[in-house]
Amino acid sequence: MTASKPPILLALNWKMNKLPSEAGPWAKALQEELPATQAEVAVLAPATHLAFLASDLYGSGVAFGAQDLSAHASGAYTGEISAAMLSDLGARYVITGHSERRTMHGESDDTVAAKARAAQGARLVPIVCVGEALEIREAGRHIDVTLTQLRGSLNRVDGDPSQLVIAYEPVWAIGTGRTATAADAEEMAGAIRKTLHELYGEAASAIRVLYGGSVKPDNVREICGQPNVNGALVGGASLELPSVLGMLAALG
Ligand SMILES: O=C(CO)COP(=O)(O)O
Repeated sequence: MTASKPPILLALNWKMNKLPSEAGPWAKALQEELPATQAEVAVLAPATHLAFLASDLYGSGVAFGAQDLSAHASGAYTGEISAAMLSDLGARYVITGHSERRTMHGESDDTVAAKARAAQGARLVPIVCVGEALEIREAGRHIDVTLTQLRGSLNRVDGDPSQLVIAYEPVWAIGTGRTATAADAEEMAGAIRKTLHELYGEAASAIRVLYGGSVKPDNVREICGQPNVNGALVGGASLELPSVLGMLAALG
């Protein structure tokens, strides 16, 4: 279905790990050891780390971004960080609707869509996360439920489709060591792609669909080699440089 496959994106979601002072040295070491790769690399760090990444990744070709943002543009929203603030730092990506935010912070599809719109409005690329819980998969409803979540999370997200990334992260595969098979990932990525074509027409071919959930050096190539999978959103294996380098070497 994809006319020309967009380049693979290896998106590293550090979650709430590392200290700000560790981010710069990590970024420098990554650049020193970065193998020749076709893949685009993006580090998605806590907000406190981003200024360090902005300075230490400058000009490197490695992108960086945030793990969440406010749906609001500015004003009396104590503790929030706006899309414009992230964009001003040089961030390129921002995750919206990670399952950890949906479950622990009660984020709805509407909230996720509002955040994705805010991101696109400030020229950030939202990485919109969707994915089913274990009981939904066991009931055989994973495709229906994930596509409903996808449509809700893209409500009025009307910016340039090439500036949009979707991440399919089955909740049961996150941090559990239990990876979806490449066939599972492709089944859902294909269903997501079909829905994206319904929503965005031909331009949907440019939207990258990532898989996330226990991705590591020994499975990244097979998963990212699936026709409708355009990269990975990686948690645990993104924290140690050797496993990041291992994933990049595997991707080639
Ligand atoms: O949630 C994830 C990335 O956003 C996946 O985490 P793990 O790679 O640790 O399973």
